[in-house]
Amino acid sequence: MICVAMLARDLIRSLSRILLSTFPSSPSTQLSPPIAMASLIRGPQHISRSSRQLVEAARVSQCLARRPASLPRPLYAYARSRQYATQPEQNGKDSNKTPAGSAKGMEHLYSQQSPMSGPPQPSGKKPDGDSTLPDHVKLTVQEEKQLEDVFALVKKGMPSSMAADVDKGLQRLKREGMPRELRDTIKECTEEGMSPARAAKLWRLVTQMARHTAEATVNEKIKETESEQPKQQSTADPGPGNEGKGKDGKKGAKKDDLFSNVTEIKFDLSNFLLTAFVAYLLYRLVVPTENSREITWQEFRNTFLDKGLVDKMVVINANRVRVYLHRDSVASMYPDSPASQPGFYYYFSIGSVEAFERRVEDAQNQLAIPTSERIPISYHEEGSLLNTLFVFGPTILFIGAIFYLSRRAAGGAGGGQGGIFGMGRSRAKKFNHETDIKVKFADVAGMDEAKLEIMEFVSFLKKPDMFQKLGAKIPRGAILSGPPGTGKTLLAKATAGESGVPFFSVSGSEFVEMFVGVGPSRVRDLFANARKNTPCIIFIDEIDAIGKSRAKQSFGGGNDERESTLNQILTEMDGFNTSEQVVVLAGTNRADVLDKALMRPGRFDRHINIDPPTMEGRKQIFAVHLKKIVTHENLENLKGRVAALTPGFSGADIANVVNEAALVAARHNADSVKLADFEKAIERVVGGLERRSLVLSPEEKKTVAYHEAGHAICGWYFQWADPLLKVSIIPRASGALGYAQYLPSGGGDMVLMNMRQMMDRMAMTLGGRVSEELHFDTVTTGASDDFNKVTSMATRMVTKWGMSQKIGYVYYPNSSESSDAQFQKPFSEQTAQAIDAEVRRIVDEAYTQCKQLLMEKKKEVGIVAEELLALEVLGRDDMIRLLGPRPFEDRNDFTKIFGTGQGSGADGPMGGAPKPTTPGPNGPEQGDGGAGGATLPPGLGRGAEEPAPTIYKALEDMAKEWRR
Ligand SMILES: Nc1ncnc2c1ncn2[C@@H]1O[C@H](COP(=O)(O)OP(=O)(O)OP(=O)(O)O)[C@@H](O)[C@H]1O
Repeated sequence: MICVAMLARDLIRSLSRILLSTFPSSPSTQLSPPIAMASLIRGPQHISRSSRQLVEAARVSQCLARRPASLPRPLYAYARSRQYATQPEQNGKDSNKTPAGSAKGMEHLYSQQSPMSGPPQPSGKKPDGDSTLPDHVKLTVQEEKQLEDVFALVKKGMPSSMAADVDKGLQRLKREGMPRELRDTIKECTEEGMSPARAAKLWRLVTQMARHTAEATVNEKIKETESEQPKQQSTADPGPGNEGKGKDGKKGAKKDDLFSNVTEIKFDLSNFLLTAFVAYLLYRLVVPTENSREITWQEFRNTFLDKGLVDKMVVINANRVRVYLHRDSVASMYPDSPASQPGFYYYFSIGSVEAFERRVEDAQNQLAIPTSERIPISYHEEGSLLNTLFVFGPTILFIGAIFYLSRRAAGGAGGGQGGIFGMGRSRAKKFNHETDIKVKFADVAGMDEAKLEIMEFVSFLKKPDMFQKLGAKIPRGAILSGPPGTGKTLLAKATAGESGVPFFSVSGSEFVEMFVGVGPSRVRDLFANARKNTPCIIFIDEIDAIGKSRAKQSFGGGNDERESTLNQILTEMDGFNTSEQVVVLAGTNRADVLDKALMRPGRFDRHINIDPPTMEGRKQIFAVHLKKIVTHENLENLKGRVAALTPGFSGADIANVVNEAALVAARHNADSVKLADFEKAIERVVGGLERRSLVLSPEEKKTVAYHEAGHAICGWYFQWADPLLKVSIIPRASGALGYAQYLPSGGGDMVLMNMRQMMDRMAMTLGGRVSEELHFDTVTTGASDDFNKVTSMATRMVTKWGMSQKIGYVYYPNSSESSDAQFQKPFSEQTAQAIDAEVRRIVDEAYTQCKQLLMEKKKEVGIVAEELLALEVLGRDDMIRLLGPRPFEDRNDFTKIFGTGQGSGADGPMGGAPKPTTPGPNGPEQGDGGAGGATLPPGLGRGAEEPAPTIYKALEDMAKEWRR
């Protein structure tokens, strides 16, 4: 840390020195270095003024440009002059006095080639016609040629004005030559390669050269203008600081004009300083060496020691000696030597410290230096800055990290709820009703009762007095429960949107962390925030993540953290006073597992159940989402059809279908979304993507076709079964090799089913396998899912719905319904056997019923199967064409939506396959009605198992085996 501070101080000094060297002759800028720099950095007007001064100052003191840039002062150096007998006379002020020459025998050290010499001074005499500047060398022909090539390349693509400037620059370079030092450095770089030190030097020299050129240009222009107005400028003094101050105020103003007419030099000093500072820092980081030169012991002795120029010596790392000289003395004795520059030093290597000490001792004895004035020698262990950084870097980082984290922790603690590192802060997102929440009740369709319930919360937040004046306590919160995607979050948002209050949304799982105590702390923080923002709504989604019944949790070890989070919620909800307008809404898919304490009045006192939408609800939801897409269909008709085709779909499913339909239409580059696109989208959502890449063998295809035809015929001829809408043998990504779709009676909203409907549905489900038995000499594995469904239905008939006289009117919960049933069957062994027998009997009855029908309709099965093989998909109208109208009357709304199949046009959007190939018994002309479509069989009322297509999954495995 100290090193860094010293380095910074060192840099500031160096930069200040550069600044001072820039403004030496202007009295107004003769500030002490830190003040000069600080004042420059502070005000932009200073900077611009300084830029002007910079140019003017340079004008009057050209010599400055020749001054080598100051070298940064080393970290340690402070030269204290010690005079010796051999020291030359001090003549700092007398610049006319000739500097002392080099020591006898040491002249070679100060020759042009010597490392101790600065650049040779120009003789001042130039051959006639030579316009080369002093200290500059003329370019060789070869160099000129190379430069021309480079400039030609640079000019390509440049605007012509810039190219002209570049040409001018080149001409000037040719005329005036380039600084000798620059050329030497370029030569060094070419011969010895580029190093950071050389790059820095190059940069300095080039900048210097650019500055000189700019100054020269300004001078030329000024001279030109002055020569045009010789009278006015005869007494002009172009020195900086004099402008506007002369006796004749107008003169200064004139000069200003003149100056602004000439050239505007944009020199951003603050940027320049900043860049220089950063570049210097980087440079020092990368190249931790100092500005130094190596000499031999003999050179040291003859040139410095014998002349009494040595101030002190520092032995570094026991192998090298750094020599500190009396700079003033060196400057007067060897004015050209770089050793007179601050920051520069010589060094020489030593074999051993003892030998070195002996040598110095001998030398000083020979020079008869008194003991009291002997040259001090110190010893120093030194690593490079980079090494130091490597050594201390990790420690500094570690300390920094601790500091940062403790600051954060302190910040959190300041908030009261922070806990360590802000862990305990609530992660709830706060939505602003004005900007973020745009949802209104109008956007939530198809849950009128739920909306009504929750409206009360809105009126509480809007007009609390209305309730309070009657002494009514306002409900504290409501739990919105229902299957996923039914719009619970949407409803909560709409409540916030309608009431126009802030809305804090958080998920239950966000309270749970691996750290103990974080959950309750977050709950506290959330409620504290809410209290600060009253009136407001807190919405905790998936509250079952923390609100599970504690009795259930404790089983198997429990979860203390979760429990204490729940306790904290209970406490916080109790903690509101009745006038605090904070409403807590919570969403869950599993209201049944929630802790009873949560549900008691005073906490979540309302329980709002949101079911999957009914047919009417689906229509309304479609209406909401259809607004967002472009369709030219008759909306009323479209809504009715798609709503009928999507029984059991949640609001989220519907939103997805509408979006899918738009995507399907976009794929065809259509300009509006059509009914057919919706059908495809529904099919895709239900059955998954078509898997046309799965090529079935002809036998497999035939089996699938007869299997599906069996289902289709049952659906067509059983009175209480669901009327068929579509049958397909195109494999699906879900694994189904084919499927039949039915329009569920009651449009999917049916809540009750009678025995007849149950039996017909079971028989229809077995239709696939029975058809295989009747048409092939062996059966396949493809019907296992059908059996699963049939068995499940039959079991429920026996154990839950009292549809078996033998078992009677009892209800046996299964293991998912009761934890007791997980370990112990709720019936005796005898009853179990009786249940098995009854289930078997019912399934057998369904089988017999199915077989009877399919034997009767064997020919029809064949017709449908062959047509299916040809077309792959058959719609309702195809069935009517092949089999004639269904012998039973369809429900009214069904007919309304899907037509009677009589003459409504084969091209209708819900029409099945476009071109029949196999004429049915009724001939191709008959029944080309515009009906068809797709939906799945319904569940058995609400909460019953999801209806599923006839999954033919197992067939796939079999097909694979065949292929092998
Ligand atoms: N009744 C509805 N009206 C309009 N859109 C709805 C409706 N229900 C659901 N949606 C659509 O479904 C999306 C998802 O709904 P939401 O997030 O509210 O479901 P959720 O019941 O909270 O689901 P989860 O239980 O999985 O959290 C909504 O953004 C909206 O587009």
